[in-house]
Amino acid sequence: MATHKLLLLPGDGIGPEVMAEVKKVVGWLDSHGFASFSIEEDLVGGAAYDENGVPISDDAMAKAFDADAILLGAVGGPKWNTVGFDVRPEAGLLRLRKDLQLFANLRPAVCYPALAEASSLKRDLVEGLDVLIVRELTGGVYFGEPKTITDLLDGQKRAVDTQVYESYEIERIARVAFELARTRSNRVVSTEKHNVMKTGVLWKQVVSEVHGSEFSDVQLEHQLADSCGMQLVRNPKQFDVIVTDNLFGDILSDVAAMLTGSLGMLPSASLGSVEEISGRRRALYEPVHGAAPDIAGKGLANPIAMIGSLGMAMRYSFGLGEAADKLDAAIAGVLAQGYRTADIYSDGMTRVGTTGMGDAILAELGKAG
Ligand SMILES: NC(=O)c1ccc[n+]([C@@H]2O[C@H](COP(=O)([O-])OP(=O)(O)OC[C@H]3O[C@@H](n4cnc5c(N)ncnc54)[C@H](O)[C@@H]3O)[C@@H](O)[C@H]2O)c1
Ligand SMILES: CC(C)[C@H](C(=O)O)[C@@H](O)C(=O)O
Ligand SMILES: [Mg+2]
Repeated sequence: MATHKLLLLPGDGIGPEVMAEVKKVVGWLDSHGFASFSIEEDLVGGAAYDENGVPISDDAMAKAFDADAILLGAVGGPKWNTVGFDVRPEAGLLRLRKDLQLFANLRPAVCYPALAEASSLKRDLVEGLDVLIVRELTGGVYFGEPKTITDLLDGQKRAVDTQVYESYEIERIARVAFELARTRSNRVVSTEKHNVMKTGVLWKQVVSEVHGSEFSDVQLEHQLADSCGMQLVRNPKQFDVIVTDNLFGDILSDVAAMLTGSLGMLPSASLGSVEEISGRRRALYEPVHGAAPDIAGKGLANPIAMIGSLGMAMRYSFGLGEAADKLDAAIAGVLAQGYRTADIYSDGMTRVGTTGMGDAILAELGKAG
């Protein structure tokens, strides 16, 4: 059996708490013969800054380049509000995404039947929801230059962020979205702001060209991003795959998370291209949520987004689709039995903390054999 090199970067806040639960699942898969893992661990975010003065060290980056997959908890928190912009915790995560060229960020929002009541929308709007947001992750306003704050002569300040997209960046993310749509309901909504942004004009044009030349069997619709946000909360089940840029994808995926009950439910996969020589695809898996400083250290965090991210690693990096199905079924099983962390709790359910939820998922996996 192949041994998969896994790098764990727990990070800050609830990151280490949810990572502890995923470690149990990794251990279970290993000891039950589903997979063999060699595991390394390192610091990222504020934890790395405190130790090394940078939010990710070159040594940790070298481990990231060497790994078959990276699992990241979360970064950030008020403790680092005043550190320099270039060394803030989030910059560690951005360096990983950029240097590893993880341009395709898949954020599936699935509403488990047992959780339809936990959504902020009515049950009939979210029951059976299965949307995939495909977010461009290495371009756009996150990385465009110039990115500055300057002092003006009159004592005012000017801040500049720059949104830049080149056509190849749009082409490759569009292909990922169309290819994934073919494995689902074959529908893509591409979203941007072509009514005000030049990058939106190019985005719409390139997505249409890729569609016309390679994917005309897939249904394509263009929606303006503000309208898409509105449609996501008006009638979310109209969507199958949404493809969008870095910033709109960040915002729309937090919105989609609440449709499923909680930000604590949404996993994600950040993927690069398949490399020609090794045949390997660089990949980082992380929950969509952040370090949640308001609940950190209290044992309250929902570990399902983190455990679901391991499920995505099993599917996209390790070819362990069957084991990933088992893990998804175990998560659905514990939710159906009424186990709930505080963020998805409702009357009459069994309230558990982070470790309680992790243990319940392990017990359910054990039953499945
Ligand atoms: N990928 C990442 O590492 C990532 C993602 C988002 C935000 N952040 C960082 O995290 C810090 C806090 O950001 P924020 O508060 O805006 O967003 P957040 O996602 O950390 O938290 C938003 C809300 O959701 C709740 N929440 C989040 N995850 C949860 C979970 N697993 N279980 C239960 N409740 C959960 C939190 O308690 C909070 O009320 C910031 O520094 C931000 O930059 C990091
Ligand atoms: C922490 C931050 C840099 C990150 C982003 O904005 O991409 C986060 O919000 C996310 O959704 O992964
Ligand atoms: Mg975000």
